[in-house]
Amino acid sequence: MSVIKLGTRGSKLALWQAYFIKETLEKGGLEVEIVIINTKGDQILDRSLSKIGSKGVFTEELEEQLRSGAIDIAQHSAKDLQSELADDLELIAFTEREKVNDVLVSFDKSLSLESGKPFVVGTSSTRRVAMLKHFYPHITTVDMRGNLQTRMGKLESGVCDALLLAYAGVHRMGYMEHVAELISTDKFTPAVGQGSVALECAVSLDPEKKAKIRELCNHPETEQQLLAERAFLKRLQGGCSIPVFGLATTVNSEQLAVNSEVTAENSSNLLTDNCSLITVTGGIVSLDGSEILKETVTGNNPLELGEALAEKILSLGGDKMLADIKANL
Ligand SMILES: NCc1[nH]cc(CCC(=O)O)c1CC(=O)O
Repeated sequence: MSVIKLGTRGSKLALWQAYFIKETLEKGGLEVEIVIINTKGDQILDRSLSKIGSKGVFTEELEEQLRSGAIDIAQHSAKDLQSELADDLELIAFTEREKVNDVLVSFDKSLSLESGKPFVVGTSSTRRVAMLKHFYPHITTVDMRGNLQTRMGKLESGVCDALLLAYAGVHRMGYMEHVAELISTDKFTPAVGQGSVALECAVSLDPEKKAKIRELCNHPETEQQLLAERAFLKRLQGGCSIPVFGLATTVNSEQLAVNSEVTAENSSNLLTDNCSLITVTGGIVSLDGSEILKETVTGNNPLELGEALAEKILSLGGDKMLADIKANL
């Protein structure tokens, strides 16, 4: 098979992910060349993503190169991917998800959101700002864009007391020693896709290449979860600048038996071929944090589940919340 050209953004986090994919593919006997592509999201650092117009700011240039054939696949943080792809593009793999939590990062390890003590958190994610306002109103936020290194630099220079970041990025970048607190997903449901790396290609890519790449990189359980979360996001038409959150987890037959005290025999009746049920929790929070809608659905068809959850949220007032948010961004 010819050399796989893997497109990636050039940030350290993106490169970490690209080398991770390269190694995975090489272990399976493929040859890989990394191609670094600059995106609008990397260039425009003085405006928040919600103002640039979030659709595809980190993906557009990569997608052009997929179409032209200059690269075979592109790697993205699944979280940064818009919920709807053009018809000529597809996602062929989702890597096994890391811990999905957000973490509080600080040089002062005694800081804690739960402590009730006020301090300043740097973040520009509308989800994180709104969730902080809702669950931790004693916290002040300052807007902070840029890659993880830039943000760590700003933290160090005292622009804020702490950062709120995805565990996955902090772990990959080796900043674990500065994690002051792991935020519970019960309160802080993560962004859709958080913690997994997605591989995108043109539909027209050589089927043999596609199949081999998928076989080596895709983690089926993560894929089912992300299909559910992304179906949810798609129905809500949320880009990454809308404070929508969603997390799917897989319940295997043993857990099901333990958790709901049904017998293994009973539970197997509920389960499908791949022996798993998916639970999706998701919702939406108003920009000022005053209102939050959160629901959970369980079932075995990821796409139906994601859509059902979205319909539930919309019918409970989410439609109005979304309209308000879009008018105010
Ligand atoms: N929004 C930027 C972004 N995109 C992916 C990650 C981290 C890795 C991941 O969640 O998979 C981050 C940083 C962060 O939110 O802290």
